[in-house]
Amino acid sequence: MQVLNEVHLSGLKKSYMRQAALNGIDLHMKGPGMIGIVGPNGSGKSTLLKLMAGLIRPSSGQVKINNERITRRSGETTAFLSEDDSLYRFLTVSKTLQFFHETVPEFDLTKAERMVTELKLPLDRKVKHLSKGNRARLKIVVTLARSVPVLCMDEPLSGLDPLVRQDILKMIIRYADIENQLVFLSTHEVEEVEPFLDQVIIIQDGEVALFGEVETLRQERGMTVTELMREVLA
Ligand SMILES: Nc1ncnc2c1ncn2[C@@H]1O[C@H](COP(=O)(O)OP(=O)(O)OP(=O)(O)O)[C@@H](O)[C@H]1O
Repeated sequence: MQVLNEVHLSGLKKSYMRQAALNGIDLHMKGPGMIGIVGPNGSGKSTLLKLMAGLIRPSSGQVKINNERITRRSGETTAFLSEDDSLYRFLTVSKTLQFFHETVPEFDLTKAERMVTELKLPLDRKVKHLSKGNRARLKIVVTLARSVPVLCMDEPLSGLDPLVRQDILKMIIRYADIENQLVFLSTHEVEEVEPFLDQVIIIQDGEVALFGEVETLRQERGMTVTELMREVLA
């Protein structure tokens, strides 16, 4: 896999109809590691992730990963985990892995099968009969099995109980290729995610209110990301 060096966002704007969702974002990010995208409801977190994954087009500006402009055909560069239920309910766990193997670029079936075995997910059970926690784990499995430089995870912890959330965070750390991949993760659970983050982007009203290395921000500002976020968004 190509080792990720940089993600460049320049003049990135996105409007839906006439409603602005992102108002011009300029960021230069270097991986590898985990970057948290946090901010209030409707601030533009999902929009930013979808733009980086090439799932939607910017109204203006651009996303470049390792100097290559991201387009809808950038499936070999980024994987996207949707907040919505993105699995086929009638497929079994095993058929789900097979389906992703056949349809998705850079899908490492051996890695996916290893994760499913270690997580004790029932191979022959249909997705619709899995518990909510196990469905969330399977979604993470099919994302983490992608050998691509950038993983974009939109609210992977949403709607899950605290024990499952902790489990999923540990899963991401354990199975993401953290030495090579850059993992973006949007969340409202800032306090829970903070210990796992290398960098953080705080978004407000479609603009970057703060971006930096978590450790540097803590040292320079003497505050946790959660406290900083409260201050920035106050
Ligand atoms: N497909 C769409 N059509 C029209 N408006 C949209 C669409 N997607 C998002 N928006 C609007 O764009 C703005 C940013 O939405 P976005 O989903 O990116 O925010 P978010 O920070 O991820 O929100 P949340 O935390 O609630 O998931 C919001 O005002 C939202 O209503």
